[in-house]
Amino acid sequence: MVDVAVLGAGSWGTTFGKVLADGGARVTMWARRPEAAREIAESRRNTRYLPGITLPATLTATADAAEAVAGAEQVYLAVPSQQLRATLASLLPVLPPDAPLVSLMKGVEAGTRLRMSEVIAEAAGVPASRVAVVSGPNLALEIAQEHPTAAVVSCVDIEVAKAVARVARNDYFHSFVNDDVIGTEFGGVLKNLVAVAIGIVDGVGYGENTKASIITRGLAELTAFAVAHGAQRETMQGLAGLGDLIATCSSPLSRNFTAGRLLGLGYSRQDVVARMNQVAEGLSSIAPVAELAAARGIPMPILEQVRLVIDEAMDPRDIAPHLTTDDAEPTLEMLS
Ligand SMILES: NC(=O)C1=CN([C@@H]2O[C@H](COP(=O)(O)OP(=O)(O)OC[C@H]3O[C@@H](n4cnc5c(N)ncnc54)[C@H](O)[C@@H]3O)[C@@H](O)[C@H]2O)C=CC1
Ligand SMILES: O=C(CO)COP(=O)(O)O
Repeated sequence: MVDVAVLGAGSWGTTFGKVLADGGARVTMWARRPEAAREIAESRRNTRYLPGITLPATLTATADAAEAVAGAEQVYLAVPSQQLRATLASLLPVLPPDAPLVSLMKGVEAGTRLRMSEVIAEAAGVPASRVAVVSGPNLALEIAQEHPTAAVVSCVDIEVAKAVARVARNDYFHSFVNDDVIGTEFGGVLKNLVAVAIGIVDGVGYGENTKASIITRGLAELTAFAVAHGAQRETMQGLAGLGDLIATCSSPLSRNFTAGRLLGLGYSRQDVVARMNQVAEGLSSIAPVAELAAARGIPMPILEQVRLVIDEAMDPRDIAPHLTTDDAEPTLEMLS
């Protein structure tokens, strides 16, 4: 039996712990709050994040990080992206020396503009070949309810990706692999921004044509951005790109969609943040992604209009990034 640790006991960390345990691993979760650890360990529940879900007997939890990672052959990380660096700094003394570190997160660090795998490599002082990422259409509650789902595990060392994928699979969850870490991570980051836009559209009351137009242009926008940063185009057509875009833009379970919907209904950014009791990564990714795009001169009309709505510089009813063009003459539909 493989021993693994999952650091972060929110909705995705706990769900992924269940995925791993149902695949045959012995899982120890690290929860920041002792009462959360106690509930998981003693009642096999995490009612705040996963109501109605009973966790497997081979999953336990502790608020003691050293205890969580002791003997772990793989370590999974699932905290909000802006908290990752500080979390790692506090865990550094207890991290196992050789275990792969696996990011379950979908964000870019504000300030440094680094992807999560880059933050892990830098903060933990490990080579990129020891850092893997998981991404795909993975709404936590659906997976906790065992709806059949697929994901991608990515690492520059494909053997490490395969080792993780062998553990991160079970009867209802399948992990494919690739070595395109840049594309896999940016797919997860950028679809969040499109989902905020779709939420705004939904809140305003526009219909499926508007949503489909923005989702399709969103795929082109995220593909252009990711490819310009070194991603492979095909990755953006896969689970970590198109797949996650569809899931996140279609579901009220998505926190990014929900945050956008509240903006579309007229709530301010502050109200939205106050009303969300889970992380909506898109809100904190906007600034670093916009900076990365500006540095390479990549047009990002969806991101820009979401930003204008959040800054209250655009009425949500005016959001229509697919109508944005400087061209006087009709132009070819560019797909990336
Ligand atoms: N929930 C989902 O459906 C999915 C989430 N993700 C990604 O997983 C990451 C984590 O998201 P969720 O688990 O959904 O968020 P969440 O909001 O449900 O839980 C976050 C967890 O991190 C903990 N936390 C917050 N600040 C912390 C700190 N400073 N140190 C340690 N722990 C801290 C919270 O107590 C909570 O347990 C995000 O990057 C998200 O984009 C990825 C795929 C699916
Ligand atoms: O990443 C996700 C689905 O793949 C979860 O999306 P939200 O963070 O918007 O809930």
